[in-house]
Formats: sequence, C-alpha cells, structure tokens
Amino acid sequence: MLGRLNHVGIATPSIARAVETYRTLLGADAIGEPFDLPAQGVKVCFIDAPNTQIELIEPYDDTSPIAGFLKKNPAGGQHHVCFEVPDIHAAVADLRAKGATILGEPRIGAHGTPIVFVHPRDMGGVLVELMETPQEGAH
Ligand SMILES: CC[C@@H](C(=O)O)C(=O)SCCNC(=O)CCNC(=O)[C@H](O)C(C)(C)COP(=O)(O)OP(=O)(O)OC[C@H]1O[C@@H](n2cnc3c(N)ncnc32)[C@H](O)[C@@H]1OP(=O)(O)O
Ligand SMILES: [Co+2]
Repeated sequence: MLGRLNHVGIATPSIARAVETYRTLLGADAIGEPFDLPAQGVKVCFIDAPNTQIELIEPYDDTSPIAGFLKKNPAGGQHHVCFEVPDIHAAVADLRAKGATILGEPRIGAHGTPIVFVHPRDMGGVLVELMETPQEGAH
C-alpha cells in the first residue's frame, strides 16, 4: 500500500512569512502561487524539493482543521506527512479492517486526487495523509 512520500505539510500562521523563510534560509526557488482551498479549510502553497514537496498550509478561517494545532503551536510546525497509495478506497478499507481510525471519508485534495487522514494516535503521534497517486502527467 505505502507509496512515495508526496509532501510534508507545514502549518503556518502566515504563508507569506513562511515562503520568505524557505527562500532566504534554504534557498528555495521553486515556489508555487498560494491558493485557497475552502473545502479543506486551508490556504495552500507548494514548494518543490528535489524528491518531494513542502505544503505550507494556513487556516482559511476560524473553523479550519489546523486552527487547534496553531493555537497549541502559534509559530507553526510540522503538521502531517502524505504518502501516495494506488487506490484510496482499498487503503481505507484495509486500515479500517486493521482497527485504525480514518478521519472522515476520501475527498479531493490540493493535487486534485482523493485524500484521507489517519488519526495520529494510530501512527505514533504523526498525522498521516494518504493520497491517491496522480495520473501520469498530472501534478
Ligand atoms: C491542502 C489540502 C490537503 C492536501 O491536499 O494535502 C491537506 O493537507 S489539508 C490539511 C489540514 N486538514 C486536516 O488536518 C484534516 C485532518 N485533521 C483532523 O481531522 C484534525 O486536525 C485532527 C487530527 C483530528 C486533530 O483535531 P483537533 O481538534 O485539531 O485536535 P485535538 O486537540 O482534538 O487533538 C486530538 C489529538 O491529536 C493530536 N494532534 C492534533 N493535530 C495533530 C497533528 N497535526 N500531528 C500530531 N498530533 C496531532 C493532539 O495533540 C491530540 O493529542 P492528545 O492530546 O494526545 O489527545
Ligand atoms: Co497535505
């Protein structure tokens, strides 16, 4: 089931400030345009690294799923890791059969393919996102 690491999600109170940090301290130059994803409650900006992506996420509004995380971590921090899976519904069924808690049902994520989250208590304290592998040619 476990596929490639697609991205590392970083929660931040300000995408603009986080982008500046990655640009000035790490020399990041492949930085996408920020965009809103109200259905997921976040604003998003991708930074390309050679082997994966950094996904900067900022709350879209007060009901954002990352609002609680930022209350506990006001400066932001590492929020989730995302692994690709070939078939999201098969992955969800497999995980549920093994007793894991899946947060909600698969929904379309920032890459346009279905995503779902596994509760951090089942994953050693790490919030894990599973994402159906994009078709060849898509990003
Ligand atoms: C950009 C779109 C999309 C993509 O395509 O990539 C995304 O990535 S969207 C990213 C944001 N969306 C989500 O995170 C959705 C799934 N998350 C949730 O459903 C909730 O955030 C949560 C994981 C259930 C946490 O709910 P919350 O109400 O914020 O927290 P609690 O205070 O109730 O915490 C319960 C428990 O979990 C621990 N926790 C919370 N967040 C994290 C985290 N990011 N990593 C690790 N652990 C986390 C929290 O500390 C609590 O632990 P205990 O105190 O031990 O109970
Ligand atoms: Co993500």
